[in-house]
Amino acid sequence: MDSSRKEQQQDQNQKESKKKRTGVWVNGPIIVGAGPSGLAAAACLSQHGVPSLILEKSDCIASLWQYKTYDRLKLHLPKQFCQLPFLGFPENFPKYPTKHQFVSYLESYAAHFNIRPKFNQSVSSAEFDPAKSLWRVHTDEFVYISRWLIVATGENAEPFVPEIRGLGKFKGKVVHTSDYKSAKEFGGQKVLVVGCGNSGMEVSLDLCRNNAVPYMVVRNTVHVLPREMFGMSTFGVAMALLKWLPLKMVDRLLLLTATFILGSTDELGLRRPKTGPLELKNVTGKTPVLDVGALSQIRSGKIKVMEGVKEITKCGAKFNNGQEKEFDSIILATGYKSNVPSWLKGGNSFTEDGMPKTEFPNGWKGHEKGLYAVGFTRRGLQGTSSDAVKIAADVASQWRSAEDCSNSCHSHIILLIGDN
Ligand SMILES: Cc1cc2nc3c(=O)[nH]c(=O)nc-3n(C[C@H](O)[C@H](O)[C@H](O)COP(=O)(O)OP(=O)(O)OC[C@H]3O[C@@H](n4cnc5c(N)ncnc54)[C@H](O)[C@@H]3O)c2cc1C
Ligand SMILES: NC(=O)C1=CN([C@@H]2O[C@H](COP(=O)(O)OP(=O)(O)OC[C@H]3O[C@@H](n4cnc5c(N)ncnc54)[C@H](OP(=O)(O)O)[C@@H]3O)[C@@H](O)[C@H]2O)C=CC1
Ligand SMILES: O=C(O)C(=O)Cc1c[nH]c2ccccc12
Repeated sequence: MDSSRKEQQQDQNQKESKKKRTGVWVNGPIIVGAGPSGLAAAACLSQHGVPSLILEKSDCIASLWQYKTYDRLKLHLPKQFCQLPFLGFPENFPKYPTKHQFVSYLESYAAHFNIRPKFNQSVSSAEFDPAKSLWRVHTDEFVYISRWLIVATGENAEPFVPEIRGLGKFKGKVVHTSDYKSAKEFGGQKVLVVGCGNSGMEVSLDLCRNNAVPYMVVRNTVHVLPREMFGMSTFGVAMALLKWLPLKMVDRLLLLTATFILGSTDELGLRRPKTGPLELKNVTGKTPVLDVGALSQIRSGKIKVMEGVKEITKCGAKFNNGQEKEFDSIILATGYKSNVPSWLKGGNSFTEDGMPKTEFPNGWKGHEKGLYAVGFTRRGLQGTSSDAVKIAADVASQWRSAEDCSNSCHSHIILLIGDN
């Protein structure tokens, strides 16, 4: 290494080590993630008079919704099931708000509760110091320190990309649905859509409505339900029935009605799982497809249903039933995964898939002191709200009982210089 590079390197190292020593004491919980879950947790804490600090890796709130979703996305549950605690959607919003309306709701939510996340703070690691009963949370610039850590990075933090033989050989474009915006760039193309969850169905629908030809891979079974039954949302009907009837019976009623409205889906290549849709969601987290039009396009042949993929080739794919077909592009609608194992070090609260080890409804509280998880219930935004309320009450009771002088400080973040 020549001397000027050595100096540069030393400079860099000095900067790095200085960065590492810049500590920030947070008087109140540190929340990682400014999606709906992080915002809901901060709002609920503020209702108890507890300050908090949200660290967000992106440059805005709800980055999943702003950057990682397609243009025509709407909530597929009615707005009353997607609102966060203490502030509902505006009256004039439609029953199923668009993603832009949802983001604007979240922006007013943050403003209403005076929530100001610290942006561009990607948490690279966090660990508990049992000797001091403190959490140390590292970003590029700082070490944030607090008695409480609330994990709010979401179930959909990273795209899940399965290993599919030959995928690297494919000459055309390959994108995950988190990078799909619209059908514009796929006009006139034959597109292989891998996966038939809500993303696969809705992207296929978008493609076929915009002059592309989607071939959707269904390797397994899938529940498709109409979004509405006799003018009421299917989800709302299910929630109402669950107040009176056992889960299995509600599932049976939903399936009977779905077959009445949609007809049999089996003959379209969409075989139903043996377990009912709500039971399956509760047990495995697999969300039933709420149909917003894809099914009629499958019936008319505009969306083609394909068997599982055996192998991707240079120009197309070979399927398990021996069929082989050429494609221009591939869209992976293969779902998402949590990123918690990549940054939360040690401890015994999360599985290797980054989900709480404790089952719903108790997964909000971690095993380590001061650790919480919001939005890992596999129950959408309703799960988020229920976690946020419980976490805030739990932290608030500790906050109130603490005779820690820091609770009466004016500022809730204090810069610490020195060895932390
Ligand atoms: C396409 C789509 C549609 C959906 N529609 C619905 C619906 O209609 N109804 C419903 O109830 N649910 C729906 N869901 C479920 C969805 O999980 C929730 O709507 C919601 O976004 C979850 O909020 P969250 O805050 O837990 O996670 P996210 O919205 O993913 O927010 C997590 C935040 O954490 C940040 N982050 C991640 N890692 C780090 C790190 N290391 N350091 C700092 N910040 C980090 C991210 O940048 C992100 O801003 C949908 C999901 C998807 C993918
Ligand atoms: N409008 C809305 O509100 C929308 C909501 N969402 C929500 O976002 C979340 C994520 O949904 P989504 O992105 O669809 O992810 P999902 O996890 O729901 O679905 C992933 C799909 O990919 C399939 N898959 C995975 N690996 C392979 C493989 N190797 N070969 C073939 N198929 C494969 C799965 O099949 P298998 O079942 O066999 O594993 C499944 O069909 C859900 O909660 C969903 O409800 C999504 C879009 C729109
Ligand atoms: O859209 C999602 O990802 C959701 O998790 C919303 C949701 C929660 N519980 C359900 C049951 C049936 C269909 C959707 C949902």
